[in-house]
This record gives sequence, C-alpha cells and structure tokens, in this order.
Amino acid sequence: MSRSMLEAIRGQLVVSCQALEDEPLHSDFIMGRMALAAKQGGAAAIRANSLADVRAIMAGVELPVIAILKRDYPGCDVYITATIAEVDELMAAAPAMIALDATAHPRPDGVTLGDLVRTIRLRYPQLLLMADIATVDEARAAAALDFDCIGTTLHGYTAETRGRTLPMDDFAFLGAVLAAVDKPVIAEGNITTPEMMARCLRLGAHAVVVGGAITRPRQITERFVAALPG
Ligand SMILES: CC(=O)N[C@H](C=O)[C@@H](O)[C@H](O)[C@H](O)COP(=O)(O)O
Repeated sequence: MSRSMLEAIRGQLVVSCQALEDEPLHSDFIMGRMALAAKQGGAAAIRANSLADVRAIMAGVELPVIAILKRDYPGCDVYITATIAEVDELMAAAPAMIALDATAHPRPDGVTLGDLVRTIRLRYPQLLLMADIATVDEARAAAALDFDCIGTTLHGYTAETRGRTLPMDDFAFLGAVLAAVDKPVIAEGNITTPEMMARCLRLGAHAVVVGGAITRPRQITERFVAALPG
C-alpha cells in the first residue's frame, strides 16, 4: 500500500471495527465480517485494533487499514500504540497506516513522541502515520513531526479534555485544529450520524472515522433505549 492511501480516503468514510475483550463482539472473525459489511456499504478504509483483527480484516477485505494496538500500561495514560513494540507487532500484518497516541502524556517507556516517530520512519519507510491527539497544542506538535495526518480521536478522552466531545459547539474543536495545522485532519470520535459526518467534511476534514455508531450494537441499542418515551 502506498502513500496514495491518503488520497483514496479523501472526502470518504472510514469505519472503525473494534471490540475489546470486555465487549460482546470481541472476535477477529466478527471484526472481519464487520469490515466486509463496511466495504459493501461503501467505506473507503477500516480502522482496527490488534494484530489478530488487522490480519483477519486484511485477509478478507480489500481496503486499506489504519491499525492501532491498544495496550494498557499500569500508571500510564497512553494506550493507543504506545511504544515501538506495538508498532513492530502490527507490522507483521503490514497495514497501510498506523495511528499512535500523539498526546503530550508521557509514554510507558519514556521515549518521546519525536524519537518514536523517527525510529518508525527509519524502520518502516513506507508506513503512513496518523497522530491521535486531544488538544490543539498536541495537533500543532504532531504537525511539526513527521506525521502524515492528524486525528481528533482522543479529544474528550484525556484529563485535559474530559467532558468534551468532538461534535460539541458545531465541531468547534475540529475547526480549531483545521486552523492550526496544514496537514490532513481526520475527524474521529463520537460522530454518530451521517449529517455529523457530512458537517465534518464540509468544515474541511480530510476524512471521517465512524466507529460505535456503525459497529458497536450495544452502543446503538443504548441510544435507542435512551429515547424510549415514558
Ligand atoms: C478514545 C478511543 O480509545 N477511541 C478508539 C480509537 O480507536 C475507539 O474506541 C473509537 O471507537 C474510535 O476512535 C471511533 O470513535 P467512535 O466509536 O466514537 O466513532
């Protein structure tokens, strides 16, 4: 997969197919089928967690994959592709792109984000890199490093941004990131309707990642149940 993957997802929908160990759909087989359904529905790429899921998806679906590896390190806030060990693990499947936590939080091995990116560039020159950020400062810092694109993934999920969500105030955070950086910005996080997706693209997002609203039936059910009258 070449750098043209970024071109392939321009103005398109990326579907995140993820189910962690504690979720009912946790299974590489099921994630592979979710990804196939997403492809048949018109998705341009898939975002997926873990080597097993990425492998299953790449084996059955001809779409580029944005791979991540979520791993909890005790006492550490960084859990999305935290170290070179997770990158090496994912590269056994050779996905087109890997997303890394690109917040200002310390990484479990003490390596700086800049050094991690430099190591990855030397080891895997063809790999595209996405920076998962939570704040505008983090977006700026990531843009100054050798990332190919920036994702709003972690806005609302760090101590500094807790209580916020991406759609708040007509996607004001997305607008601020777009104004602050000159790299492709991928809108991701709590985009739950087709209208929200379209709004992000009109605001200037390069592509939109939708996860739970498409691939997490428990979350979808909860939304319906919350709307029950009486
Ligand atoms: C914060 C975090 O760990 N986000 C993860 C990142 O890959 C996934 O759990 C999300 O499902 C994904 O970002 C898509 O977002 P949403 O499911 O809200 O459409």
